[in-house]
Amino acid sequence: MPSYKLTYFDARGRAEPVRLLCAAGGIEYEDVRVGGGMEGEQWAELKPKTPMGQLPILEVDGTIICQGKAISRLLAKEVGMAGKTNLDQARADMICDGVDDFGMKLVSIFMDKDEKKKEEMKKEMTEKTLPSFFDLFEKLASAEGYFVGNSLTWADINFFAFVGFISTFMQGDHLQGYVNLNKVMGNVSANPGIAKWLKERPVTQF
Ligand SMILES: N[C@@H](CCC(=O)N[C@@H](CS)C(=O)NCC(=O)O)C(=O)O
Repeated sequence: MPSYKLTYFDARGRAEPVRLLCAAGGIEYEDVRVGGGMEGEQWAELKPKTPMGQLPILEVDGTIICQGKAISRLLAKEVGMAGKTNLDQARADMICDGVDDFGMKLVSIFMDKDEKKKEEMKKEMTEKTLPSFFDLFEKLASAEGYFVGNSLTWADINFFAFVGFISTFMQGDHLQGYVNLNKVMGNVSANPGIAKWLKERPVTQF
């Protein structure tokens, strides 16, 4: 197996789907966490050395790649969790792109500095946008709790990580009544590598 070094801020964020995938696939890697956050000196020094001025990055035997989904897709292929056929792989991409589209809406609320506006946007999100997102994804998940085929793929893991972010940022259980989606969550958390990581991972706010 190549040597892997994953670099991100000291948060779950966009690196957590990658960390969960490594846990599920038994991939060993160095989990580097840049201290001081996005405004810190450590990041100011590292940023110009990254391919697109953003994290996460993954160093694979000395070659650096960025973009969270590209990183996950690569590792998922390495451990057979990308989908069994080209069509399955496209479906996994579709799910992850869909999660990302919705995620961008949450990120814009997350980054907003106006607390009053933020609360209004969160309310709208909880009442309208979140339910419509989950309604769509409930139909995309199987009754067995997989988005692709009949085994765990990076699409299930990405969704799981995203729901984790939602429950921290938006508070509460937004998945009540979504039978298939709860099965997806159960399948991911029951994976032995993931169950171990969830118990041991560093505690961070997001
Ligand atoms: N599309 C990229 C987005 C990466 C991104 O937005 N990274 C943020 C942290 S979540 C970042 O590095 N921000 C610091 C900066 O832009 O200086 C991905 O999915 O990896």
